[in-house]
Amino acid sequence: MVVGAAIRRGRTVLAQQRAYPATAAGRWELPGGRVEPGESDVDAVVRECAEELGVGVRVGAAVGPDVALSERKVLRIYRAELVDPLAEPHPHDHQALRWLTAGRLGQVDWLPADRVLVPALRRLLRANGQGAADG
Ligand SMILES: Nc1nc2c([nH]c(=O)n2[C@H]2C[C@H](O)[C@@H](COP(=O)(O)OP(=O)(O)OP(=O)(O)O)O2)c(=O)[nH]1
Repeated sequence: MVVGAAIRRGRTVLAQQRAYPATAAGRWELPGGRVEPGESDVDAVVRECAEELGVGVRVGAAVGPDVALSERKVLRIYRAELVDPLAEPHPHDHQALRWLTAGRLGQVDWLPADRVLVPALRRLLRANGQGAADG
């Protein structure tokens, strides 16, 4: 299982640009990574956001469908918000970060699995409420 975070701030969601491997470098994804043995999905989302971005997140419900990455690997995205709304995430092992509005979601060169999730991300941004626990 690979988990990712749709971290919402206002009307935007955070995307990051991969630096490696060569086949994925330059393409965009949501913060996240593999769930380690003994970890829950939520634990993994929190850990990956701390490692990759240096921020604390509160994790809510799953967003959109599970997307198959391979025969045995699935990507599942959870809605999230910054614990400290004023915290600035930094890309620790990515090339760049971008806070994307609903209108910009379609303009990014996503990894293929993430592209499937764009409509769900758009709905998330257009829904009322700000919190990870809302709707
Ligand atoms: N984190 C993340 N990985 C994604 C997304 N979309 C997508 O296809 N992937 C793929 C890329 C990788 O094959 C795999 C997760 O890789 P990763 O490099 O983020 O995970 P990790 O930190 O646990 O990996 P590792 O360094 O331990 O190998 O899932 C996404 O939105 N977020």
